[in-house]
Amino acid sequence: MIDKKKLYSTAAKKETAVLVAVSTQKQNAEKTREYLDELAFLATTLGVETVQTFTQNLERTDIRTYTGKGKLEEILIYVTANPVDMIIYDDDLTPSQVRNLEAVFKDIKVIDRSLLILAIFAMRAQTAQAKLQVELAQYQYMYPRLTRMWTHLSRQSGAGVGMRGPGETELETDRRIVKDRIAFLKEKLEKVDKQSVTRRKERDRLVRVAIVGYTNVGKSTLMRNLSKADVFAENKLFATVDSTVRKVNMENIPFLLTDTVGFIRKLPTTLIESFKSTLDEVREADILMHVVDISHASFEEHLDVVNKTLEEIGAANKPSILVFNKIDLYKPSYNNEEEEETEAAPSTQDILNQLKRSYIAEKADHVVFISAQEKENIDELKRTLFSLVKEKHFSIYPNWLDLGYTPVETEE
Ligand SMILES: Nc1nc2c(ncn2[C@@H]2O[C@H](COP(=O)(O)OP(=O)(O)OP(=O)(O)O)[C@@H](O)[C@H]2O)c(=O)[nH]1
Ligand SMILES: [Mg+2]
Repeated sequence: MIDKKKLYSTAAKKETAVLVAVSTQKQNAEKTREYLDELAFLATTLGVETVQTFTQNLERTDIRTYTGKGKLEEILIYVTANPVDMIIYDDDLTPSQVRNLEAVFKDIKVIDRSLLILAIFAMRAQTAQAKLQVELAQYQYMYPRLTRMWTHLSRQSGAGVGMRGPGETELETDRRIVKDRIAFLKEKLEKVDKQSVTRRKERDRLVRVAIVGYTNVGKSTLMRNLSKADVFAENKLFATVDSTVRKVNMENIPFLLTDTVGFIRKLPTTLIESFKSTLDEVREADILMHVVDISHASFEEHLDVVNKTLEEIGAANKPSILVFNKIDLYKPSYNNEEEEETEAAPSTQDILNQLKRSYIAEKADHVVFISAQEKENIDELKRTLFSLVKEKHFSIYPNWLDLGYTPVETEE
């Protein structure tokens, strides 16, 4: 039997982890450090405490064991001497790497970034649709890696033995069960997806705005701000997994505002596939508000990751507003240290203006700096948003004022 809980319910008690990453020609040491910080944050989100990190410089990751032999020894010595529940690798492991590492680390769980993200999504999913999407993604991720699950399970005194059909090995039985489950989930999801397509169609006549961005940048906080909706926001990754839609009115023109799941680098592809219908909210939006956490050291990379993901799902090239959030925490860093000391050091405002110019030049339609939490500059954002909404709205309803709509009570 497949005991999904065994593999994924890491949230139940405080567990400890060591993190492992490799710097390569493509990924310098500084990037690796940032990725590890993010990986530790992902672990924290799941209630897992990071007790040690290991990094290694390699030309490329080792195809058998991810790190080289020496580093592997070093990790083994550490986890043998200290209480460690799991080893988390910053990149996805191949099925054979998993097999080899499990043979080395025995009872300690071997996990990779995707598995961690999948577990967080599983924990966060609220709606039936999101739950199905996550479960499907988990099984699809698991399928080629069944050896791992098998070794996990076979340690548990031969679980699954009774389930075997005549002549099947344990592995074949597991494969069959997982395959059946995938087919079942796909079918169920198709039905749910159909319902949400119908729902979306019904809403079609309103302009749709989607809030997109990297995880933890403040999308839900902004949503709450603009719509007065009670949306869950938390300083953890992937607080939002389900999309929330709210009807908002500005100057008697109603439109729909959607809060969406955050993006992250190295998002598991199985997740993108299964969240296809949730991401349809983004794909079918008329206008995007792309929120960026300007106080984050890697905000530029986050921006690129989001833009790439938008391209991947076919949602690039929509009218959009680039919203730099958390301006209250923003401390500009100076590339040139000398500059900082001279009197001519640019003011924060100068730097922001410069930033704005460069993004506008780079093809952003509109750039606004705000603090969603401190409610700074929200009016400017509202004005910018509303001008886009209005334009779109009147392209759908050229005679809006003549239609005799009774304005709905504004939430503004
Ligand atoms: N200082 C500061 N913190 C903010 C601001 N906006 C949001 N936050 C905080 O940032 C954290 C993440 O905010 P959320 O609104 O949950 O972010 P999100 O983008 O919806 O995150 P996910 O749903 O996890 O992708 C929370 O702790 C917020 O209180 C801001 O303008 N300034
Ligand atoms: Mg959120």
